[in-house]
Amino acid sequence: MPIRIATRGSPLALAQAEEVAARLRAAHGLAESDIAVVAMKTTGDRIQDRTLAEAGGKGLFTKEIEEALIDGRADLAVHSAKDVPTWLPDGLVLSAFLPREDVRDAFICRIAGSLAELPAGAIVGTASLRRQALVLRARPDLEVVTLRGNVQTRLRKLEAGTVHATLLALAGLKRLHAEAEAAALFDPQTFPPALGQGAIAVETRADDSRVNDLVAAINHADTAAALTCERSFLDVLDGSCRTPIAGHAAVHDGRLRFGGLVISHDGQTSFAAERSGSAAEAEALGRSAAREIIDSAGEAFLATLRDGH
Ligand SMILES: NCc1[nH]cc(CCC(=O)O)c1CC(=O)O
Repeated sequence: MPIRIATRGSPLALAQAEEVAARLRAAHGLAESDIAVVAMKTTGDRIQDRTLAEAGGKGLFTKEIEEALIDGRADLAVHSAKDVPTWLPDGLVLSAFLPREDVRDAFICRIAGSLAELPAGAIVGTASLRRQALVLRARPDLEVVTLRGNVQTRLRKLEAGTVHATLLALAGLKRLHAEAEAAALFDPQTFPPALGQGAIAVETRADDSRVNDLVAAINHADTAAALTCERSFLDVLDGSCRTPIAGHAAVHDGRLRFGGLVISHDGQTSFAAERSGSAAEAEALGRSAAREIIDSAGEAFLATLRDGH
C-alpha cells in the first residue's frame, strides 16, 4: 500500500502535498506510486460568507484531515502551518516542517502600486483580522471588508470589482506560480505576517515510527525552531482566533530572532515584544515574548480584542 498523504483539495493545498511527496520520494528513492495524495474537503473550505473567526475559529482547515489520520485512512497530513491550531488532537504530532518560503504578505491591486497609493475610501477585502488591523493602522482612511475564499476565488472577486485591493501570502502565490499578481510586498517589520505563514507542516501519528522515520529526513531544523517559537507565542496569547496577532521568527547561524505583535481591530493600539537567543530556546523565547505582551497590554485589553472591539 502506498504512503497516503491527506490534504485539503484547494490548488494551494495540493501543491503543498505534492511538494512533500516529491521530497519524500527524493529522500528515500521512492517511486511515484509509493506515495498517494488524498484530497478532502474541510469545514473551512465550505464557509465562504463569513470570517473564520465568525464561523467559530480554530482548526476549521485541519479537523477532517486529522480525523483521517487518527482513523488510519491516511499516514500523514500536510498543512499550511498557519492554519494549524497550537493544540493538536491526542496522539498527533507536527513531525516536520519544510524549508520556509518567503513570509511576506503581498498587496494585490489593479488601481494602485502599493497600499500607500490607494485613494482615500478605497475598499480592501481580506478575511484576516490581522491584515484588516494592519491595513487600518497604516491607512485609517480606507475601508476594510471581509473577503473569503481560496486564492483563485479572491483574485476573481478582485477582477469583478467587489474590492479595490486584497492581500495574500506571497508564499501561496509562489506555490501557485502566481507571484506576478503581487503589486507590492509588505515589509515584515512594519506589517508582520501571521505566525506560521509561509511554512508547510507535516502531521503524523506520534506512535507511527515507520512514517515518522521517513518524515524526519525532510525536516528543516531552522524552520522547525522558528515555528516552535511562533507557535508557543500564539499558544500563550491566543485563546481564540478573534485576536489580531502577528509575528515572525527566523534562525541565522543558530541564533533565533523573534518579533511578535498584538493589535486592536481598528489598528490604533498595538503591543510588541522582541526576543533573541539560541535556536534551542525557541519555545521559551516565544512564551516569554507573549508574557511581556500580556503584562504590557493587560488582560482587560486582550479580552476586549477577543470580544471583537
Ligand atoms: N488561511 C489561508 C492560507 N493558509 C496559508 C496560506 C498561504 C500560504 C502560507 O502562508 O504558507 C493561505 C492563503 C493566504 O493567506 O494568502
